[in-house]
Amino acid sequence: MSNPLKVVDISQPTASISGPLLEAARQQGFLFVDGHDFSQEEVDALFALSKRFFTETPEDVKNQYAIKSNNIGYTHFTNEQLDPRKAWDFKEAFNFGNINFKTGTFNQDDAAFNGRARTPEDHENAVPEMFEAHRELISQTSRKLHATAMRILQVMSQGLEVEDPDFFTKKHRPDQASGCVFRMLRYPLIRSDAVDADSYDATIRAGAHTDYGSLTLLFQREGQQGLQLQTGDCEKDAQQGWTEVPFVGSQHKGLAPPLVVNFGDLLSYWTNGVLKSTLHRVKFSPGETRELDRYSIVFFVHPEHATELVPVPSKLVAEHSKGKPATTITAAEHLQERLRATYASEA
Ligand SMILES: O=C(O)CCC(=O)C(=O)O
Ligand SMILES: [Fe+2]
Repeated sequence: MSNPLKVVDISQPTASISGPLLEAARQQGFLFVDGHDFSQEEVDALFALSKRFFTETPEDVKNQYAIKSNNIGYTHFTNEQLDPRKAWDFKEAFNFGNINFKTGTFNQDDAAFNGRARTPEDHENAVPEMFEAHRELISQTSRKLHATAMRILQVMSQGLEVEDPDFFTKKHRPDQASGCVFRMLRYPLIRSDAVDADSYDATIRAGAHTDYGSLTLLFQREGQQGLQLQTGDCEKDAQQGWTEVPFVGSQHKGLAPPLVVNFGDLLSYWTNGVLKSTLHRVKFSPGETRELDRYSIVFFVHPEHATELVPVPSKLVAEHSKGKPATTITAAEHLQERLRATYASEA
């Protein structure tokens, strides 16, 4: 399959990649990022852990860690509905959150993470045994993903000619409370009979949605494609409106495949729409080119909770903003609004 997305190698000098990165972010809102520092071995270990957790943990044990209003924990097959007009998504996931990217501590107690006194609404955010045994791998991966995201944001600042090149990274400090989530996902190939077969399109694994945060970094595996981004008019042509994200390998020997990177609502909002938050979904059908469950490993990047979403100080953004009203919500308010619409019920 040919690749419709740009590949940007972040190990190259910033000046040579800021243009292509900005162009991808404005036009498609999606790109591949190569030249990260994840080895194939490391990413294989993560996928192996994810597979073991999802396939070897009994359902009742998984449900002891059911996702909470803070977006941390296990989501079972019918708990999440990314496209509210469509059926429930057919997938399962585990979200790690409340992460300090300086120390690598994750799933911190809500009160501790936010540096305040405990309230009855706070959660302890326990970690399942299988993940407890691999704390170091999860910590290390989260920290590296955060650092990679910061590199991308720095290149993006340069592309946007933001007056302060550290504008974005200053609002994503590694040890400050934010909505960043590290997520393991599994989309099984065969649908469960427990779901009413007439009420959904059986090939849609995650309904069409945009991501909420600043940007999203994703690892996928060869032969398990299915992610699609909207590139055309789906109202006119439901099939042709979608473009597949193919599997591509790294140009660097021994490195994991490029990360699929997309920009979220928050960065789009922050730049008054200069950067695109593109609608995407997961769709695959048995018997096509894919014969396997899809596993993905995703990192959702969010700015610090208190960040006010006022337009980024860039000439490009200012030109784009003319006549548009200024907005004053914070990153935390924006996130809460989106989470409320996504989950069926709070655990
Ligand atoms: O697993 C994938 O490929 C997509 C995941 C995704 O879009 C999401 O969880 O927001
Ligand atoms: Fe997404």
